[in-house]
Order: sequence, then structure tokens, then C-alpha cells
Amino acid sequence: MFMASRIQTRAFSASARNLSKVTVLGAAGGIGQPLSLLLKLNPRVTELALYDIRGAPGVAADVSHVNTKSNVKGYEPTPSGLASALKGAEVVLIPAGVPRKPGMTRDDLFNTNASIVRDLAKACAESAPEANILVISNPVNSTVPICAEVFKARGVYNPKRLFGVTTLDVVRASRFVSEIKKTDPVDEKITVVGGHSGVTIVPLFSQSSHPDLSSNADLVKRVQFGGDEVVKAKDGAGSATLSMAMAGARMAESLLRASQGEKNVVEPTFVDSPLYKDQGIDFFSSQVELGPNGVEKILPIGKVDAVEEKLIEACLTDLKANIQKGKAFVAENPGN
Ligand SMILES: NC(=O)C1=CN([C@@H]2O[C@H](COP(=O)(O)OP(=O)(O)OC[C@H]3O[C@@H](n4cnc5c(N)ncnc54)[C@H](O)[C@@H]3O)[C@@H](O)[C@H]2O)C=CC1
Ligand SMILES: O=C([O-])CC(=O)C(=O)O
Repeated sequence: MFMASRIQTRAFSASARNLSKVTVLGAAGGIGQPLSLLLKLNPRVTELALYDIRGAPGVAADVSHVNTKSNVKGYEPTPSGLASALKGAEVVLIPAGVPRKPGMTRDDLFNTNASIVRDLAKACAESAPEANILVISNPVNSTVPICAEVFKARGVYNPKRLFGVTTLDVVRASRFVSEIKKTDPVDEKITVVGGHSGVTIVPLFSQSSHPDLSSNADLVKRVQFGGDEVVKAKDGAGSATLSMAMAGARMAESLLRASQGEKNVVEPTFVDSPLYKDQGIDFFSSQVELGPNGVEKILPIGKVDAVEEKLIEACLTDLKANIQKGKAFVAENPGN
């Protein structure tokens, strides 16, 4: 009897641990829709909550017909709809906000997206303070600090649970290298550090199996400005959505794998980081080991060559300003 109840308890807690609600804020957008589809295909996701200021119930109805086991629900664009979408979420992905048009930098999106992200972060702080928050909305270098400030103001900031999604930079880097070297991108492990815009994106080819590539200035530039390539090709219709959805789904999957006990799950991500704090830079993207509590360990940058050292220097100047801008925005515009 005693034995049976113990087994039952254990079975219950194991399955409870594997119940993973994932919420997408901005689910009806260019990224949100394919991201929702990919999450529906992920067996680790048991409940998928879709929220947008328009169209989420329609996207949810569509995605819900995909014949995998998870339940999908679309929420109305109301404060209570948002709160219900967030309640009990283990992972919240935020691709809400406007994308670039040709000629714009990511920083040009700040004026519109800063308040969108601030308000969604408030809702997360109230309804899902323990969730892993994955910020996709640009400029990531500023929107992540905005989230941190909002969480701090509400006394619920957990630096281990806030992630800027920079996965697309390594996805691109591995693909671009594979094109040059005629290899399978799966085998190309390229570390990319810094932030997520222009010169703040720093690929470290010297640490890859092709150290010669660090002197390939065209390749370095292509990784740094890969987003511009897509913005230009889409010609006013937005920026990367499909590759971004894949990258966001990969990051969410990695967090779920780590939370379900898998060891040595490492992803590059923009987090509250000690690496350059002594230079006043509180957030930095690097290889991060994930665990059940979110960030498990921030891995050191490792050895870099002289070219990369210069790239990091340029990165730090811009990154510092971007982070400061996000913090100042919340200080000056705390909202309701
Ligand atoms: N981190 C990264 O690597 C990348 C980031 N991005 C960024 O992702 C963001 C979204 O891009 P797209 O999906 O292409 O844009 P989109 O315009 O197609 O979709 C954005 C969605 O957000 C929704 N939205 C706006 N305000 C909202 C709010 N307050 N609450 C909930 N939903 C809201 C809109 O209704 C729309 O459906 C942009 O800021 C873009 O720059 C894009 C690609 C890569
Ligand atoms: O370039 C953009 O604006 C969107 C983005 O962040 C990317 O594709 O990396």
C-alpha cells in the first residue's frame, strides 16, 4: 500500500514536471505564426497559449488542427486574455512588435517596440513571474534590459530566467560557413558573442574548425548584417520570420530539454552576464549552459585572436549604449 502510493506520487511528479505550457506573445505575426506551428510539432510542449493584439484565436484554431497531442488556445486581446495566456507558463516567447524596413537599423525600432515590450513584461511579471522569458522583439540589446528593469521594479527579477534570443546569429553563421566549406551546417559549431545588431554581433571563427575564417572580412560582415540581407530582399514586407521561427523554436526546445533534466544543453543567448560587468555592460550574449532553473552556467568567452579582439572592442561600445538606452527608457517611462 505504502509502496504503491509512493510509486504513484513519483509517477505524478514526473508527469507534472513534463507538463510544459508555452506562451507566444505576438503569435499572429510573421514570426509568431510559423513559431506557433513549430511549437505545436514539439512533443515537449503540452499546452500552447497564443496571444496577440489581433488574430490570435484564428491562428490558434488553425494550428490546433495539427494532429499532435498538445492543446492550443488563442486568447482575446484584453488584459484578462493576456493574464490567462501567461498563467502557468514555463516558457514565454515574445516576438511582438514591428519589424524593420529597408534603410532602418534595429535601433530605429526602439521608439515603437520599447513600450510594447515594457507592457508585455509587466504582464509577465504579474502573471508568470517564474517563467523563462525569451525576448525576440528588436532591438534585443535594449528590449532585454527593459524587461529586467520592469521585473526589478516589481521585485520579481530572476536573471536566470530572462533570455534575449540570439540563436539566429549562430544558425546563420553555421549555414554561411557550410556554404563556403561545402560541409553540413549541423557539423559547423560557430560561437557568436556580443549582442544582436550589426557590429555587436561577433562570430568567433578562431574557435571553430576553420580558424582561417576569422580573417574573412566578408563572412564576418555577412554574419553581422545577415538580417539586413533579408530586410532588403523582402523589400518593405518585413524582416526574417521563417528562419527566426526555427531559431526561436530551437531555443525554446533547448530550455525544455534542460528543464526536463537533460545535461550539457548549451545555447548562445543574451543574458544578465558577469563577463563584461566590470566595464559597465550588464548583458552579453555568449554560450550559456541551461538547466532546470534557466541559466545554469555562463561559459567564458575563451581564447580569441587579434581580429576578434578588435571586433569585441567595437561591440562593447555600441552594446553599452543600447543597454543604457533600455534602462533609461523604463526609468523615464515607467508606464502604469
Ligand atoms: N531576435 C531576433 O533574432 C529577431 C527579431 N525580430 C524581431 O521580431 C519582431 C517581430 O517581427 P515580425 O513577426 O516579423 O513582425 P510582425 O509585424 O509580422 O508581427 C508582430 C506581431 O506583434 C503583434 N503585436 C504588436 N503589439 C503587440 C502587443 N502589445 N501585444 C501582443 N502582440 C503585439 C502584432 O499584432 C503582430 O501580429 C520585430 O521586432 C523584429 O525586429 C525579427 C527577426 C529576428
Ligand atoms: O534584421 C532584422 O531586423 C531582424 C533580425 O533581428 C534578424 O534577422 O536578425
